[in-house]
Amino acid sequence: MGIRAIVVDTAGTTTDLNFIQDTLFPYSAKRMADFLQSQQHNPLVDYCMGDVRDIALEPEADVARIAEILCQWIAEDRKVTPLKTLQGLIWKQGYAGGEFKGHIFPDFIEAIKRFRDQGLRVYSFSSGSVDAQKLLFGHSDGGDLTELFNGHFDTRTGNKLDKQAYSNIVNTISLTPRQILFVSDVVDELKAAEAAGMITCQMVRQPQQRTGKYRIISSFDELIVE
Ligand SMILES: CSCCC(=O)C(=O)COP(=O)(O)O
Ligand SMILES: [Mg+2]
Repeated sequence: MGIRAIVVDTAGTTTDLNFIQDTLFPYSAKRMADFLQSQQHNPLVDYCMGDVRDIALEPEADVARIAEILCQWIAEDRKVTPLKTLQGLIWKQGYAGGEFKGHIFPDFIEAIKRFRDQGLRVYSFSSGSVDAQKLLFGHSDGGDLTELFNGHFDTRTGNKLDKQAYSNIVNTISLTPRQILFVSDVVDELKAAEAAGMITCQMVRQPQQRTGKYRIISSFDELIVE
């Protein structure tokens, strides 16, 4: 049986890496300390701060120290769940205030409509939280795309470099791995997805991108699923 679902990475695949690195990450870093200070009694924020203390092995860290740790993690591009959850909450304010729109490559906007017209299911899998993904696609420069998705996966499904994350997606969407096509710009993510049995395809949007043995496309225009 052929492909029934497409799982897309976001940063570098549906979305320009520069938007993530030059707009979203700095926005969250700049507001992290004030956000934690003002929202520390919000149960979700409090829970995330507890997670940060655990991961950083700093049980006594106060709000200011936690903000410092999180900004360090942003600089290192750490894909840690509490950071990703908090970033999503901060970005929500930026989208709501019209400070930026989510960048989505036009070829993906065309393609997702085509895929859905074909009866294919489409999911995203990002290290950004599910809420952050919904914000990105919901406030995109091409309008609200959320209705076109069948679902989203984030670090709670697993680390994108681990085979288990992809096996968890397979189990969740109840297809066989060979019915699922995973598209990402990162070779090590493709390797993990392949180990779980998925069909893979690399998006190469940058000239100096590391490539592997995977089928390469430079735009979703090239991805025709029969
Ligand atoms: C969903 S927008 C924020 C993306 C993000 O936080 C990130 O770390 C990018 O990771 P990806 O797995 O989409 O490459
Ligand atoms: Mg990526």
